[in-house]
Amino acid sequence: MTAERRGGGPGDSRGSKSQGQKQQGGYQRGSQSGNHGGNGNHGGNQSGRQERRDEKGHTRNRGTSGGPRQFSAAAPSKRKRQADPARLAAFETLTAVSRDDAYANLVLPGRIAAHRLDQRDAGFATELAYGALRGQGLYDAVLAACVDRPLAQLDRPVLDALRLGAHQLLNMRVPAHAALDSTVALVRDQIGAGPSGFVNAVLRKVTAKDRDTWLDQVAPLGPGASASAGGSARDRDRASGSDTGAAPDEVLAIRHSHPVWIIRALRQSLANHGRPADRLHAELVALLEADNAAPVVNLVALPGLGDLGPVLEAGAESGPLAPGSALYHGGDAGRLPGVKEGTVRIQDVGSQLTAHALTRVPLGGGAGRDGAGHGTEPERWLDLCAGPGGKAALLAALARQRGASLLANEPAEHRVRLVERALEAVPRHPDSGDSGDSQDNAPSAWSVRCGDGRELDPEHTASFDRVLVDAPCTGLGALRRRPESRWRRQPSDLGPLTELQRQLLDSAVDALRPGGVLGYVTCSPHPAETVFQVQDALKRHPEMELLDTTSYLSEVAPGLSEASGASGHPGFGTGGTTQLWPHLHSTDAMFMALFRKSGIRKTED
Ligand SMILES: C[S@@+](CC[C@H](N)C(=O)[O-])C[C@H]1O[C@@H](n2cnc3c(N)ncnc32)[C@H](O)[C@@H]1O
Repeated sequence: MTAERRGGGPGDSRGSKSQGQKQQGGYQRGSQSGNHGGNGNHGGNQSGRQERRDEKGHTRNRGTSGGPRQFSAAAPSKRKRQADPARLAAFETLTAVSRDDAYANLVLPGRIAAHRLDQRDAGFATELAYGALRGQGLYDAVLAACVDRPLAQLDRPVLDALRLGAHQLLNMRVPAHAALDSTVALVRDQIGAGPSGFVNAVLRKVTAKDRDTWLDQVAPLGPGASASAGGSARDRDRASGSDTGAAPDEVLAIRHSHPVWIIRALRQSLANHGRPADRLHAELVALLEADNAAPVVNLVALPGLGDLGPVLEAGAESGPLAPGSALYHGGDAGRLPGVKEGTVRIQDVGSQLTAHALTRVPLGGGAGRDGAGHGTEPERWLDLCAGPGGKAALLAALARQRGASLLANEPAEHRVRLVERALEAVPRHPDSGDSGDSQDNAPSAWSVRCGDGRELDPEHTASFDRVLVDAPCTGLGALRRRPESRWRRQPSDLGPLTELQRQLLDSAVDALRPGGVLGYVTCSPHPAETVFQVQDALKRHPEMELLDTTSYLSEVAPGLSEASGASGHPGFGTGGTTQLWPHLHSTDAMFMALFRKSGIRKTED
């Protein structure tokens, strides 16, 4: 499991996106599909037959006509003893996260494979593991009300199992008896009989109240909010909040299972991007809810190499935002045509758009360029922070089509290997187009460098036409797909990360030719990593001009403006930068700023 552990350090803020997007379930509350009650495959019986136990705890087949068992009818010692495989896969994922500091999106696929889960069970295990991790803030508050000692004093596997149980009981369409019986069986099987009795007692207390009643107990809204809104707890919640003074951030933090500091950062970012005060809270709640929902799998066909036709035939639908993209709701996207070959890739649409936008901006005049930015030699592109290679693969395919070359740089060796694997699908020789002419003299479409982006080689100075800085960041824009990351990230991470971002930006500016274009991207909307970073970069580099990023992204994705209108705020950028949002665009909260370098040399300090 070592390879699945997180590497630590600021560079590993995001990791692989693909695995986290793979399994989609329909098991969340309100969902219309999926039914993992205790008497189906998740009743501890892989054949799907229903089962019950006699007074000695032995299983007897009772055929298909038996009604649902009630958990209250049997003592724990008389219920099933084996963990069902889907719940076991989810439990093993949670214990790897809590015990080994692992990434859920890297662990879970291995557990799904090890337990040979079919597509349906894999979807169930994914929703269970990811949902329990995302919802930890709320579930811990509820569990704390049911346990007579601090949760920190519980054995970690017991707490993991309680969280799995709480998620099933409070947020999934699993019947209470099935959630309780199966979780207790899991604990008995994996931890022991004593803890199973404890888990049984605690989860019974959880079942005594429904979700809304628990919310009102552990995170009550102020009387003003209740009186003003009425309706469901969610309606009242939307109408409450710091705008009215009714719900402090601590209450939102429990209700929406986000740390308080992240809630504050997200609110500040929305405000910085021009959200009017009277809509700010409602939009913040919509964003927090989007962070807690399972994302749809986003796919991209590498330009000139991938074919979305068979993917669409296999059930995907055309992506509304990005060219050559698709959305897939059907489970394991790894089995779709082209995905194994790497010509169709699983990639968030926000990431796709940033790569496209960078390549659309006209270059300015400068060395090797005429006044209109037309080159006399092939363009050179640099992806300064390339691992694991998602954007590099798309950029390399675009470079190949345009006779350009891409250098993909990454300092972490294991991530360099991921970059190389991502680039394998892109032939190194440039696209010969319709002419079929040999391109033997043309540069290789891509190459890879393993090294620190702050320490580029002297020959790289002022040598690139386009540089992407997809910077290491807190990843607060990808909370949907990195379910444990919100609990791991700390405000203290910001200092080292913003310093690294600053240095990488400086290095990128040095690497740019006069007239060259820089794309600064983060998968975080945190102001310190985004707009403040841009403002500081402009002060340090008078030779850099901030472009209208929104207009270039709109060129690539005309649907963005319409989607942004839902916020009641025209556009989706501020002061030349662009911020995408999960609740508006169904993308990660990607930030992008595009700059062009003038011919003026940077003044030395
Ligand atoms: C946000 S990820 C990049 C994601 C990538 N562009 C993609 O689309 O797959 C940031 C990357 O920056 C790398 N990194 C960390 N420190 C770096 C440094 N000093 N120089 C260059 N890259 C660095 C990390 O290892 C990580 O792979």
